[in-house]
Amino acid sequence: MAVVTDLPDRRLLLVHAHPDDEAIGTGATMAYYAAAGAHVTLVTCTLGEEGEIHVPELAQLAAAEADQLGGYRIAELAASCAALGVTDHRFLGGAGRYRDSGMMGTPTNDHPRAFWRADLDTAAAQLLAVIREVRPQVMITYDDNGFYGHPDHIQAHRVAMRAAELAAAEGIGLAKIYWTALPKSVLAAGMSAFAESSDNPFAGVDQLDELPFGTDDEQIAARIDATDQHAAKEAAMRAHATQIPDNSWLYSIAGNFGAEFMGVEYYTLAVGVRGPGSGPYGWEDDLFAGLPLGDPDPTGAAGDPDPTGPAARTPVEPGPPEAAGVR
Ligand SMILES: CC(=O)N[C@H]1[C@@H](O[C@@H]2[C@H](O)[C@H](O)[C@@H](O)[C@H](O)[C@H]2O)O[C@H](CO)[C@@H](O)[C@@H]1O
Ligand SMILES: [Zn+2]
Repeated sequence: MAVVTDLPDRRLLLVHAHPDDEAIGTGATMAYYAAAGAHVTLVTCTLGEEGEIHVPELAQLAAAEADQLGGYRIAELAASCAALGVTDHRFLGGAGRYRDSGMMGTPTNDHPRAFWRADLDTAAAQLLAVIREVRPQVMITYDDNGFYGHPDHIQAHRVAMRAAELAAAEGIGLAKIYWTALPKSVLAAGMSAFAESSDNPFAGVDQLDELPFGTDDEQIAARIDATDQHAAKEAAMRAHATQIPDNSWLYSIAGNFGAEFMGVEYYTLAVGVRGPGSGPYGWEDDLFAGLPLGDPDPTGAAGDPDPTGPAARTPVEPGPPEAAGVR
């Protein structure tokens, strides 16, 4: 088990639902901080057993056939982490503890080991053990809609936020918690850029509000420009060949937008105090901005005499499941 004092000053924890989410949603950020010498810990909550298979020769691994896709995606995830320079990866509760629940409303949501059915405090306790060990200052996960409404993403949000509450109660809370986001200005630019394209990922979408994701620019807290890591992100995505086919719109957008699409990732700040930023909305360019680094108690919470200090928290109370309208 790592001892905190052996780890770099900056420690970033990411909580993702499936193998592939780390690459698609935060690959550039992970590669950026790993290359900069921060300690990056990835926790993936399921093996992705219910995924599609875009590699024909592997079709028999599907859940309805040999049900071996989860095991295969362990290897894809290892290759993705290698491409990103991330060496600390864990599966929540150990590999195979929680099963991919499938898309919202499908029968696999009711599988006995489906992550969607996990006991919240039991799952949060497993993430708390990682937080106790690594003592990250910053955590990244999804918003309360799981970014796009997948049950495992919503559950990953709930587990991560519950674990953060438990950690704070022990005085080892996280100084900052970010949620993945896409600014509506970026989505609008993408929609217009592809309006005439035969390979338009926005085909059939007339209004931004029809998309299950998108955040007003003024709600964005951080823009991480890791364009120099765009190749690492693309390599990590290509490691997930069963999920992301070579002709995926993700690559065509990258081809059209290039490093800007692949290398820039955005976040809202759910907990913590924003550091210095720039531009019309004061976007941070560093997730550790404003933190007292090198401090064994990263939040400064224990004995912090100044309630408005770096540890000042803007606690987010996740609403009850029914409030999310998803149970
Ligand atoms: C990025 C992500 O969360 N992928 C999940 C998701 O995959 C979707 C699913 O296969 C769906 O059937 C497709 O139409 C859609 O294009 C995919 O993004 O859900 C899978 C099942 O839970 C999961 O394994 C995959 O990692
Ligand atoms: Zn996912």
